[in-house]
Amino acid sequence: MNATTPRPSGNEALLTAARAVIAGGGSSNMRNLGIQDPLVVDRAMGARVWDVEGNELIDVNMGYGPHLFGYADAEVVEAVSERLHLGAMTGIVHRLDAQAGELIGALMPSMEQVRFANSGTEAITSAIRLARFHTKRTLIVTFEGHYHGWSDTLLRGAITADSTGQHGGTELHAAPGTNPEALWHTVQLPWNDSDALARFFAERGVEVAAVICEPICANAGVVHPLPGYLEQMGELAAANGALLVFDEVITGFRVSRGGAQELLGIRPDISVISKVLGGGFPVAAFGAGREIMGPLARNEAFHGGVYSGNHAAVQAVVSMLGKIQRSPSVYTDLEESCSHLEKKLRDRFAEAGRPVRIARAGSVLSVAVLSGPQTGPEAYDAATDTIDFAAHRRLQRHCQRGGLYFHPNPLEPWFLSSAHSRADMDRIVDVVARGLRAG
Ligand SMILES: CC1=C(O)/C(=C\N=C2/C=C(C(=O)O)C[C@@H](O)[C@@H]2O)C(COP(=O)(O)O)=CN1
Ligand SMILES: Cc1ncc(COP(=O)(O)O)c(C=O)c1O
Repeated sequence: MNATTPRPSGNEALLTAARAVIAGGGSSNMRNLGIQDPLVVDRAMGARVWDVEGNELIDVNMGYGPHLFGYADAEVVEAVSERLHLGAMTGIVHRLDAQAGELIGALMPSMEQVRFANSGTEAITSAIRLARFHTKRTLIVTFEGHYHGWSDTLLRGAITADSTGQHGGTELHAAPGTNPEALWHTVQLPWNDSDALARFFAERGVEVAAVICEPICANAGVVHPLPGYLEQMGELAAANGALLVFDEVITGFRVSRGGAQELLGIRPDISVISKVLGGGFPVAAFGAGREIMGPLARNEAFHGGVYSGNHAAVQAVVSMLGKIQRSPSVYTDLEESCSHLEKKLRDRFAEAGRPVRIARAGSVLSVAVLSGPQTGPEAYDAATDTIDFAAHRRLQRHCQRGGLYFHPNPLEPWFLSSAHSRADMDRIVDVVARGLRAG
């Protein structure tokens, strides 16, 4: 294709053109699932995306979670646009940096000091390295169903819905190409299993550098920690000289102003934040108390990144967190609108006689069509064992054609925003109900 070749136009043609030059079409495997109905976005605003054929869809995937106030929030966009005009990348400390760090510390007091990064994976990898530096140990405890990015350090196997929608992907011990030795230093425990956690720490606790989790698991559908579980995790970590790391890439500033650590009242040793932090601009951060961060301050431990903490990203942080500070009701409003949505969805599935797993943490909602009633305790494996991936994909396809977009993988949660009106919530329910009737 050259400059004179007529450009393709429709979803199908543009996706084909993208796939010709971008491996898989999109620059993330999670985006390249075999989605039966191609969707190529032209623009997004508020709670909506428009595809290249002019179709308008209410979006509840919302870019996987950064847009607490909806797409293209005017305040954030204007501030970052102005920063770009003022010079967004000097590699020199900027006057905004202190303001951004102070805002993070005000909302998440456990993060007395931070370092910015460009992605959650970068920040997680650096946080794990810092924990290993602090403890002089290497073993990392992770949990089934939790996702901490794609680095060799922590990319665990995943059970994925393959392109036919079948829950058939093998449990990969590690992604192909990962250095298998990297995983010798990680162990994966079942989530919400207090006995397994206690047994592991009794046997190998003194080897553990850090135990890392999503405090509210959101990458396997929403799976809350059972009462007392995180407290037990923190106590076992402390008793064994290990660090507790909360991966709040999703939950940070999402499930409450101070994230899951505020909502659950548990103070981790190290926290990682991203998504809402930047409101759609690529930025992440990891942080802890001054003692743990000290080796970075003294250049004894290493963390870098040409674009880490660039001025445009830090402006996005200052604008987003400033808006959050000025919008205390955003979380109570979202709780009210999303509990309304959850109830209506449960009613429609019940009326249709279709088993479903719906779980929610504030404005993060997971909906998974089941093949039968869910068995077992509130745990990741209990949830996935009964998910009907093919039926879920049929529902997703019908809804996408009906003007509602959610991810075809039922393990990916829905993210609502303050831009989703009550009318949008009712429309979401109507489209889902029609999809259920279609079978
Ligand atoms: C809890 C959590 C995450 O959810 C997370 C990234 N999440 C996602 C990544 C996606 C992608 O790579 O396309 C899309 C979703 O599967 C997921 O929300 C990451 C990695 O962040 P990043 O993708 O910015 O490197 C760390 N911790
Ligand atoms: C040659 C080279 N490769 C890789 C990197 C790392 O890039 P980043 O800092 O964006 O992670 C750098 C950064 O200076 C570099 O100069």
